[in-house]
Amino acid sequence: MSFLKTMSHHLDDVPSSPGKFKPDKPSLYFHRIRLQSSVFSRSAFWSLIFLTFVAFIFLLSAPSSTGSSYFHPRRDLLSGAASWGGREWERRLRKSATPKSSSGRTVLVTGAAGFVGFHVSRALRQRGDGVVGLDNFNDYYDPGLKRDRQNILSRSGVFVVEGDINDHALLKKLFDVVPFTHVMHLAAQAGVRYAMQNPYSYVHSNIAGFTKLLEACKSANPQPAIIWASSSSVYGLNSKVPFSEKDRTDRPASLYAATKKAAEEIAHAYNHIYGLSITGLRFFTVYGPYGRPDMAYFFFTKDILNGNQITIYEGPDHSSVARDFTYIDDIVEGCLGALDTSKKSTGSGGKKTGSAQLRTFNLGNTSPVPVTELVRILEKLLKVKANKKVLPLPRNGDVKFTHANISLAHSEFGYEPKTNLETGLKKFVKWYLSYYNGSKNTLR
Ligand SMILES: O=C(O)[C@H]1O[C@H](OP(=O)(O)OP(=O)(O)OC[C@H]2O[C@@H](n3ccc(=O)[nH]c3=O)[C@H](O)[C@@H]2O)[C@H](O)[C@@H](O)[C@H]1O
Repeated sequence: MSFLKTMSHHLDDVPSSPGKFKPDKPSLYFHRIRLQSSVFSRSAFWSLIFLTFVAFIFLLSAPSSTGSSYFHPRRDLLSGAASWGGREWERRLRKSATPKSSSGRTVLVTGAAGFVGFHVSRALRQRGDGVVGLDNFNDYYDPGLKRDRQNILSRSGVFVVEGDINDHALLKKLFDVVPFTHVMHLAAQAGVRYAMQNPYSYVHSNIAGFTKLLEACKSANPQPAIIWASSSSVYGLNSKVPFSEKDRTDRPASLYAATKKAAEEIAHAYNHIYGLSITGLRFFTVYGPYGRPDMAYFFFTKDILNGNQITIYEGPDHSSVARDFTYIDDIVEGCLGALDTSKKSTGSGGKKTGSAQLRTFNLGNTSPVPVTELVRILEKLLKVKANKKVLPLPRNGDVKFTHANISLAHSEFGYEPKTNLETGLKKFVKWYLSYYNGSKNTLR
């Protein structure tokens, strides 16, 4: 069976945000049993069945897993290695979840070791909210960077649980131990172009994982309010700018965008059926210190310093490709503003008792900058001339431009981005040089 065929049969077996797949062979216990039964005696066959059954019961009763990469049906039930659970784990969880201020807010941040999740978790904790992180530490990009973020969070009093949003038992346990008031859902398979290489990881994290999380939220008592990361990419092939939340979003240009759009519709259904309060935030190309190494501003910096050629995409007739690059601190402000204005969910015991809040906001910078200008600023800051190659924008999911209308977020919670690209990149480059210690070697 080809890899693709295998994958299509095991959609639900992929870890959330699994990054670079290293697929194990799918489990073939039953095939083996069938083969062996033809050579074993009938009693040996039934002994095997019995042993398999005992092993199955044993695995079901074991605490669940870390969300590391393996492929197995019902992975959330069958996972063996326990990296969560136990008295000490629960003690750390409760401590981290305890607010230090009178706000009474306790927030579960998924994707807490990711770029935006890290900054949002820190900001929430700094102002006194109780914060628990959740992250599967997959290797889509350097997990060492994620561990460094985790260590910083740990020093600020945020416990990041290692686990996967697809792990139903873990989610249930988290909600059993902590009465979260809010969930800031930032775990996702990100990246527009990577979706062509690894499509199923997007379906698994951004659709299946999101649904698992909403299922857990819907059954939790109290139900939390949910604030989650959608994407500017849902505007797809739209040409009217700036992009407004009222615009159509039915022409995604990438699978990444399609999964975010699907998640927006799933959010609608859970709000409608179960009374979950849900706020979707459409982020516009977020950048800054502790950013994602898969993003252009990040690997351009690395390549320029290493003297490697960079590729700059251009549109038809040599038109420039532009992005509404948004600095991380502005995004954090937006996330906190959305959280603070979110209303309580209205469901109880999995049943809706009244209509609940459902909102969508653009969080952008309202000031698109051509990619050529991004490179010019980096050259200036790094004091190194880039070795550039210009290529037509490939049909890989990229769109020509993005531009946010942010008036809705402004009127609802005073969202007002303050950092222009040059200032933001200056902060990024300063961080980059100190983090990688001036080394021109590859990333850790
Ligand atoms: O707003 C979002 O919702 C998304 O933002 C981000 O996607 P993008 O805006 O595509 O960012 P990014 O890859 O940094 O490319 C930036 C620019 O460089 C151009 N680009 C890229 C690579 C290259 O080699 N050359 C090039 O010109 C490229 O054509 C583009 O114009 C997040 O990654 C994504 O997860 C999602 O959150």
